[in-house]
Amino acid sequence: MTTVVAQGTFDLLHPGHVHYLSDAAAMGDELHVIVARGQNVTHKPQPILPDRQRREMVGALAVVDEAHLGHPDDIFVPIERIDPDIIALGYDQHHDEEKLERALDARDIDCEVRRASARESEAEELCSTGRIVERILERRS
Ligand SMILES: Cc1cc2nc3c(=O)[nH]c(=O)nc-3n(C[C@H](O)[C@H](O)[C@H](O)COP(=O)(O)O)c2cc1C
Ligand SMILES: Nc1ncnc2c1ncn2[C@@H]1O[C@H](COP(=O)(O)OP(=O)(O)OP(=O)(O)O)[C@@H](O)[C@H]1O
Repeated sequence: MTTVVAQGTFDLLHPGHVHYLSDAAAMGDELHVIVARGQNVTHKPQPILPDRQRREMVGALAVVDEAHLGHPDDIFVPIERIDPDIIALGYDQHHDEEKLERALDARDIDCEVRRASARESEAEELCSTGRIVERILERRS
């Protein structure tokens, strides 16, 4: 039984999210997803949708076994509880794989870190929450 963890903001779901989570699910037998708390999303604009709504939508996807709302202060608390074999990072996520592996080692968490692949989008697709928001602002302003 191989348990995989994926994580992200997942604001305004799009096919890029489905691709990431399907890729992560294919790495093992059970996929758990940690949905970042809005207060911890500091590297880009705050999510539009509330924490619980994002968690509920991710949890409704067929490839996801369980969606968890992230811990407010310590990202390793949910990891220790889920005890995954693999953490699947998104293809463009800013996390440093080696730094994350060292932090896992320091906490005695035996877990491999992998990268999911990118989805090849068709020309008219909007596979980015930021681009969806920009399109809404263009069209509705
Ligand atoms: C292994 C791991 C565990 C995480 N756990 C949490 C968590 O418990 N709580 C949280 O708010 N964010 C958590 N995050 C998310 C990050 O804090 C960050 O907000 C997230 O990378 C945003 O993702 P995005 O830019 O892909 O949307 C975790 C990230 C990683 C890599
Ligand atoms: N087109 C895509 N192909 C593969 N993975 C994707 C794609 N778009 C998003 N993801 C992955 O989904 C995860 C969560 O994405 P996130 O919530 O950051 O959305 P986003 O649409 O990339 O946001 P933004 O455009 O605002 O940066 C990330 O790990 C990201 O790598």
